[in-house]
Amino acid sequence: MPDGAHEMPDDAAARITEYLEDRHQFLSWLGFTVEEFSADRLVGRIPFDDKLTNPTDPPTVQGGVASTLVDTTGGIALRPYLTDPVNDGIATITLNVNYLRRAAGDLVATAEPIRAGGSVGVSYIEVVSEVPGEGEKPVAAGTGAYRLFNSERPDEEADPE
Ligand SMILES: CC(C)(COP(=O)(O)OP(=O)(O)OC[C@H]1O[C@@H](n2cnc3c(N)ncnc32)[C@H](O)[C@@H]1OP(=O)(O)O)[C@@H](O)C(=O)NCCC(=O)NCCSC(=O)Cc1ccccc1
Repeated sequence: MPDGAHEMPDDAAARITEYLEDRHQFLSWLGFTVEEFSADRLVGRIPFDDKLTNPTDPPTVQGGVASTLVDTTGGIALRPYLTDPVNDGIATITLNVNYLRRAAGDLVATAEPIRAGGSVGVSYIEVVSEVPGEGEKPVAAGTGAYRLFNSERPDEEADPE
C-alpha cells in the first residue's frame, strides 16, 4: 500500500459505491458492484450476462468487459489517496491488460494501489472468473496509470497577501 491514503469520511465508501452501482450510466447498466473498499484494495464484480459474451460454446465473456473492470477498479482503488475521495476526479492515462484464460462466469477484480503521488497513481489489478473445466482461476491481470485531480487542501492554500 502506498503512503498518502487520507482518512476517508465515514460515508465516503458508501457514497462512491452508490454512485457507481446506481447512477453511473455504463457501470450501472453492466450491473457493476463494489464488494470491498479500503485503502489497501478494492474488489469489484461484473455479473455474467449472455449479452456480454462471445458466441462460443460455452459462452465466454468478451474481453472488453474484463478490460472495463480492470480500468474501473484500478481507478476507484486510488480514491482514498485523493484529497477529497468523493468529489475529486480521476482519469485513466494508460491501461495494460493480459488475458490469461477464458471467462465463463462473473468477473471479480481485486485492485491494489501501488503508488499514488500528487497527480498520478498506479494500480495493479487481477480478475478471477469461472474457467470452463477448471473452476475459478485468474482470467486477466493488468496495471493502470491514472491522472489524479487533487483539490487543494485548506492548509496548502496560499496565504492572503
Ligand atoms: C487528463 C489527461 C490524462 C492529462 O491532462 P492534464 O493533466 O491536463 O495534462 P496536460 O495536458 O497539461 O499535459 C501534461 C503533460 O503530459 C502529456 N500528456 C498528457 N496526456 C498524456 C497522455 N495521455 N499520454 C502521454 N502524455 C500525456 C502532455 O503532452 C504534457 O507534456 P509536456 O509537459 O508538454 O511535455 C488528459 O490526457 C486526458 O484527459 N486524457 C483522456 C483521459 C480519459 O478520457 N480516460 C478515459 C476515461 S476514465 C474512465 O472511463 C475509467 C474510469 C471509470 C470510472 C472510475 C475510474 C476510471
